[in-house]
Amino acid sequence: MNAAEHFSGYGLDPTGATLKLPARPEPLAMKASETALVVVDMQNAYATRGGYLDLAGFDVSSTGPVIEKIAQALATARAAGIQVIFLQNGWDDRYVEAGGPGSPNWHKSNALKTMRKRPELAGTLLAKGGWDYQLVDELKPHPGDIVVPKPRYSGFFNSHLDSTLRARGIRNLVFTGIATNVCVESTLRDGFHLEYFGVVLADATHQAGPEFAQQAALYNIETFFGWVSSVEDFCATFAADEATARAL
Ligand SMILES: NC(=O)N/C=C\C(=O)O
Repeated sequence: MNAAEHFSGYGLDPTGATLKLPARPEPLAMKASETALVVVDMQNAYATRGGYLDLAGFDVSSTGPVIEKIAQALATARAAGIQVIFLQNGWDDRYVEAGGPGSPNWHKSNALKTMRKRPELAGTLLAKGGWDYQLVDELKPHPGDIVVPKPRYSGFFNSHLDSTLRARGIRNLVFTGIATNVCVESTLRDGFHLEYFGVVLADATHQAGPEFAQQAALYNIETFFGWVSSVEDFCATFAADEATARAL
């Protein structure tokens, strides 16, 4: 059995057709009704100058094209009836959800470390209600989109993501967002272990760190955990489905 032969879904589907998304290492079969477009952490923290990653010393100067690519994928997904999911990373404004010194997150989170190093930033990074936590202005959710808050890198950890997807018969996760090598890869990996088919639209993602981190994440995904495609191929595949639906 190949990836073309997996389960039928329960939701609305423009044509009900099984489509083949061009991808590496091979095309991936999917139906719109069984697919979600997942936009990972497109918050000021990760995509905007003056946000957490920038303040922590990561280069965010080339996130603009990624925002544009995600907007293109979103337009196609919404027109094709694909469920859109926004993940939003962060914690309550008192950082209880971030964990204290007993949590590895307290030690590894560069947001928490940056605030400890620069006390004038305390309470500003990734705190619910603040600018840093907000989704970027260009990518606001539409009615029908679902926003899933998450307190750790993986969107499946301590969130309602899995039940939200399972309740809708979703089997395929198309990933966009920042950072490829942290929250995108963590969520795709956990999805793999939960039997979701994960595909990354590489040009709609950006790494935290040097370019080799992007390439390593894509290599890992393509080789071990899922598939790698592009916004152009995603849009061509599902726009064709939507055009067929309109003609029916
Ligand atoms: N959204 C992410 O990939 N986040 C990466 C690092 C962090 O949140 O500290």
